[in-house]
Amino acid sequence: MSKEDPIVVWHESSVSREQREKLNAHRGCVVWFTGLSGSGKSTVANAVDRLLFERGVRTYVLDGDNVRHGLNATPAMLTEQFDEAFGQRFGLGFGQQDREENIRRVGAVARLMADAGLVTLTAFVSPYRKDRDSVRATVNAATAAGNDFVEVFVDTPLEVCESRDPKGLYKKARAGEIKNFTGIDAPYEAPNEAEITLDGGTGTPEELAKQVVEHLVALGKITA
Ligand SMILES: Nc1ncnc2c1ncn2[C@@H]1O[C@H](COP(=O)(O)OS(=O)(=O)O)[C@@H](OP(=O)(O)O)[C@H]1O
Ligand SMILES: Nc1ncnc2c1ncn2[C@@H]1O[C@H](COP(=O)(O)OP(=O)(O)O)[C@@H](O)[C@H]1O
Repeated sequence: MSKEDPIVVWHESSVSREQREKLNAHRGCVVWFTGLSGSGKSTVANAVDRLLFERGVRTYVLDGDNVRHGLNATPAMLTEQFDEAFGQRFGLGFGQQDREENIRRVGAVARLMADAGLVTLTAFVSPYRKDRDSVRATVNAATAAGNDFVEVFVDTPLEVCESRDPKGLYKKARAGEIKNFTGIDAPYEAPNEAEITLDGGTGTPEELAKQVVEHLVALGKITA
């Protein structure tokens, strides 16, 4: 939670979260996928999105690659539209501080989307435990229930991710062409107490997505 600033005062909305949730007939929450690049976060999150959509649940996927095309664009992307200094100042790369800011911003957006009553699915590497825990605290602080953050660890061995390598990034990282690549020369801190852990190296994306939906029902986030 950020500190108070006397010149910026919170404005209550005229429609409450409870009213929106009643209209939707389900709660809003944040389902946070974390795992190595290539672990299957986007694929499984999108498969969950489809399953929930078919059940009439209001959902949206915030995907790392997509968010880094806009809100959290990389410096190189921003310099196409703005001058280089602008890109360097506002773009987010893959150093620890930039990843922290990436996750902080996405956490804030996900919290707003949960407040709007959506089951918000996010797919970010989010390699640092403290950054994920910080989002957990922010999201959970929004309601009295305090349990709207569901962490999903897509636990796929590095060798499997590297063999998939759909964007050829592991190859480039091994060749030293990309620095700070998670799992190669930057850390990935696995969750200690994720609500859901998926064995991403076995099972089809559809099977894994079904497991997530079953867990969400068991956790009371959606009805059976
Ligand atoms: N250095 C480095 N490390 C990890 N990943 C990298 C890196 N450089 C580029 N990419 C590509 O960017 C995607 C990860 O972006 P995220 O916003 O999810 O990363 S983070 O949460 O800020 O760590 C990631 O996408 P996914 O493969 O979908 O995870 C990669 O395609
Ligand atoms: N459970 C799975 N089994 C086999 N292949 C998978 C599985 N999940 C994802 N894939 C494939 O692995 C690659 C990386 O998946 P992706 O969802 O983009 O991972 P991430 O978002 O974690 O980087 C894609 O080519 C995808 O089709």
